Formats: sequence, structure tokens, C-alpha cells
Amino acid sequence: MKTPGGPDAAKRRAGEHAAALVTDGDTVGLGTGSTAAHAIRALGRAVDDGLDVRGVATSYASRDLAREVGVPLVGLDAIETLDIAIDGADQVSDDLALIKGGGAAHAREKIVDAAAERFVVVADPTKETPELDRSVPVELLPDARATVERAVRELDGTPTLRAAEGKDGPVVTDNGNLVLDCAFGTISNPGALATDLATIPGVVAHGLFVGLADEVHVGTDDGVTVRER
Ligand SMILES: O=C(CO)[C@H](O)[C@H](O)COP(=O)(O)O
Repeated sequence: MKTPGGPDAAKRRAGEHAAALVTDGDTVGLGTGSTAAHAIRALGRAVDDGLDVRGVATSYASRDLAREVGVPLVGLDAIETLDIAIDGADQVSDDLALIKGGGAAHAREKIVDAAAERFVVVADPTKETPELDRSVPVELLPDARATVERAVRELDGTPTLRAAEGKDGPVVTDNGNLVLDCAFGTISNPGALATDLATIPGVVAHGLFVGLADEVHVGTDDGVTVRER
């Protein structure tokens, strides 16, 4: 689907559309990535106009952006539930299963998105796919690298340690862990794979989000399409 202004314009439409769902008094999950950033900026403008919200950041990056644009923050350790979370995705399937973690923030994103009454995914059309087929990011304790790699291979996956840009060596997450990007080809049963990955000792969190998204807002040529679970 063509998107005038390119992917970033589509991301902005989606992010701003989702931010408009936030109402006075809400506790809002602030996702990570370029699409969620548009929602955070829109929330900052709404706060300037008098909206009363508390944001829960999913990463250093979303925390810093929220501070920059004036969205008040509350710590993840201080909340049990959220009214709404707005977050991006690397892939969204027809049945709203997601692959997340392109920004290595999926551990905190999963906690925040799962704790929200309403989890809204924001995306551009390139993220939509009938079935998930991208590599699944898996955050793991550094000492468990060899054992987790072996377990992923036993699931017919091919793990690749994520390398850092601008630094020699691997990506280290906000939680001090490593990330394996695990290729499984087309994922015909995301729920089963999600369970298998979650039960590997040493895995902190993986990027398959199954049964969590309530709706997805996709920026298009002339607006935003919404799909609901
Ligand atoms: O999961 C994520 C970060 O861990 C992001 O939401 C995902 O990578 C999408 O990013 P973008 O909106 O920049 O395409």
C-alpha cells in the first residue's frame, strides 16, 4: 500500500491516532521504536493542552523522549495495571500475533503491554503479514548463551547473537542481557513456539506477543485502518 510521505508519515498517522484514544486520568504504557515515538510526542502535545496522564516507559529511549516532551512518568515497579499501552511491532499477523524486540526492549514492553486493559499496536503497512516469519528476538542471561542457543536449535531455530552498532561486541539490553535473533521460517503456531521459548532456562523474555494485542492501528494513504481482536 502506498503511503504519501513514506513509511514515517504512516507511522506518524498511526501513532497520533492511537494517542487520541488516551483520556484524562489514564496510566499509559509508552512503547519503544519510531512509531510509538510519534504517539509519545502526540501525548506530550496533549499534556501541554491540559491532558492529565501518567506514562510508564518501556525503555530508556521512551523514558527520555517522554521527559523531553513533558509526559509525566511513573515507574513500572509502582503500578499493577495500566489503562492503555501504545506500542509498535516488527510484524503483525492476520490474527494479531506480533513479533517485537527490534529495539531489544521486548522484556519491559511485554510486562507493560500485558498489564494494560487495552493494548494498541501502531504500525505502518510494511509490518502486516498473513503469518509471522521474521526472526524472533530472545533476551537471555549472558551466562546462558550456549545452553539457550542449543535449546533454540532443538526447536529447529537458527540463533544469531545480535551485534551492537557503534560498539564492538553484542547488544546489551536495558536489563544487562544479550539478544539472540532466532530464525524459524514461517511460524505456523506462534502460541506453541511462544510457550516453548518461554520455558527455556535462561530466557528472560522473547519477542512473540500472542493473544496480547487488542487492536492494531495501521497508517495508510489517507488515514488509519483499525483491526480488532
Ligand atoms: O519492538 C520494538 C522495540 O523493541 C518496536 O516496537 C519495534 O521494533 C517497531 O519499531 P518501529 O516502530 O521503529 O518500526
